[in-house]
Amino acid sequence: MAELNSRKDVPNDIEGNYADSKEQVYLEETFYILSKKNAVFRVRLTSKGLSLSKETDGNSKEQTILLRDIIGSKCMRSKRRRPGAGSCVCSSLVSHQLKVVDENSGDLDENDVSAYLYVYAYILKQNRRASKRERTTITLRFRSFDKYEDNNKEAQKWRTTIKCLIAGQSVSHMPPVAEKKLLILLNPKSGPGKARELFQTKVAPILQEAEVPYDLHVTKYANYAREFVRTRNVYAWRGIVAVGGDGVLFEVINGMFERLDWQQALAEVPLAALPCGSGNGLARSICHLYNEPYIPQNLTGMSMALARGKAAAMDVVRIETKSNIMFSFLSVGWGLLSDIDIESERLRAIGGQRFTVWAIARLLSLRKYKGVVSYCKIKDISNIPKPKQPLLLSHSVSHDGALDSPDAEAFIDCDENTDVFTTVNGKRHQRVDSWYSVNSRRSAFFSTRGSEYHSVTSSTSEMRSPTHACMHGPAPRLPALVSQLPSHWVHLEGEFVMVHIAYQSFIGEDFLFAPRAQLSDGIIWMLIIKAGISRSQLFSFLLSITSGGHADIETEYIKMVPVSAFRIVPEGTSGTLTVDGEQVEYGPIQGEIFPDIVNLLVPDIQ
Ligand SMILES: Nc1ncnc2c1ncn2[C@@H]1O[C@H](COP(=O)(O)OP(=O)(O)OP(=O)(O)O)[C@@H](O)[C@H]1O
Repeated sequence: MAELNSRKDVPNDIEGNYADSKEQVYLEETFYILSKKNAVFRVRLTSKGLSLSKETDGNSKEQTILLRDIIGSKCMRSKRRRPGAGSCVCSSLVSHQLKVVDENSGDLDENDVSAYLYVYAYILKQNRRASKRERTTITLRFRSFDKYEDNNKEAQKWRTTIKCLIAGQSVSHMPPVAEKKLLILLNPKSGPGKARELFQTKVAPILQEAEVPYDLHVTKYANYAREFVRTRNVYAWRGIVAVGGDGVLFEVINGMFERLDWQQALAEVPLAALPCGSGNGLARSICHLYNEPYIPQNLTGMSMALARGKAAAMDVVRIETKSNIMFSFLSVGWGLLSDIDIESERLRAIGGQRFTVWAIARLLSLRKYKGVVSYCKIKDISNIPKPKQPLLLSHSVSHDGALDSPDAEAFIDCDENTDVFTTVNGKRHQRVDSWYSVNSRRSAFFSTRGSEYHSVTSSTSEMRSPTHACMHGPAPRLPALVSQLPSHWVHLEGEFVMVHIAYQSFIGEDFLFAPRAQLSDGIIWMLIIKAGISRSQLFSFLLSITSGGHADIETEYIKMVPVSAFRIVPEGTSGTLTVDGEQVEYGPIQGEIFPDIVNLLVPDIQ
């Protein structure tokens, strides 16, 4: 990180100038670094981001931190030094340590009238093999005026403009109006049971930097999240975030459909998934579609999506079984994959690996299921985009559990570091008191100001007396489960190894099931594998699901069909049927897709 000192020799312009036809310049100022007298740094805040241009002896080098990678900024003041510390010239030369505190802290250094603006960004670093996000802090030191108040006014102007740009609002001298909080529903039992810890260490700090307040509720039992969204005033929140696996999001979505005002609630309150479970198909699919690196247990990209608040529509499938109606966002399974999903529950402690281990076991003792599979085929899918290659996994070097704190960061002179403006990451620093408001710093959950953590014992009596749950949602167009299907439907009768149906590209972290699937395209992808397939053919087919290579395979036994509705009528009473990875009653099941029903918080690719 470099500290850039302001020099007031170019005009600021809050209304915005045009640097070129595409880029609007909102603020511009020249800074310098104490140790580098012959270099100036022209810093511009534009519609594209923060442009930092270093000019030395007629040469200039420019770097732009894209707006979509910036999540927030904060104004700080210099921290009072301990008596004796740093008071002699040598010590200040030896250590270029910046100590800053909140402006309302009692620990201010009255001798330094500078205002410091910290800009927080998570920059996408891409190379040929992988991509990852690295945390970067840019410090701008405003010290043109001899009073702190005036310098702070300048810094605040930049902060307000950054806030407006992030929020996608027109730039003004006023910060965007106070946002509602996010509602976080966290399943402590999801996956290997690390959701709480992951939220504290990976998500809360990003929400803190982005100044996004939240209410955190830890689920106490299965269906807690469902009852919660059904019975509460969901309009009080700016979005509802399911922290866990696909199961907890399934609860949230179905809780929304159990509301009489389901249509308004789903239109006005976007939902989000933070992947901490063992099945994180939707979060994986979102990252795939938005070119966001998906790194298990690194929640940076999806946390940024929460902070930025951009929403996109998603289809849902209305599922009917003999005694239930539910809304599904991911998949329906019958046979092999569902067996693996459910039976591998006993290996929950090993996380996502449980699927691979159990798949091998189940392939050795292959089962067959008898029944009738019917579908309504979509004839023309030529207008959907070509499939994308999944980004390779990578490991982020930064943000690995503890954030760099301003107090702990040292300046890096431009001579010593080619990436002159960025913080050197990979070092773990302890959080410091000054980073948090007095109220929140003792919280184990790093709540932002105004955020609340609700323990599992709170308000459970309210939850235990739910009103009668009744599924609403769009009216079905399919005939009842026992009635005859339209004549143009295709029917397959016989023995099957599996039928797996999905509407998202990934059905698990490593299963690129439907490479062409979009969040909102009105298409259900139906994979049918008939009995008779050899073990080796099946094995290589399942292996190819990891890369999506299976999707174009069509043989006597394997078929992948785009459909708008389906029905499965299994024979007999024993077998596994799953909806979004959760087991449902065994028997006839049918589903039809309803486009654009749910709004989801997704990465911002503006
Ligand atoms: N506090 C809780 N105690 C027990 N079960 C819970 C609790 N909260 C939620 N559940 C249930 O746990 C199930 C699995 O949750 P979730 O999807 O979050 O984790 P997961 O391990 O990834 O599961 P899956 O692999 O099935 O997606 C859900 O069906 C949900 O109803």
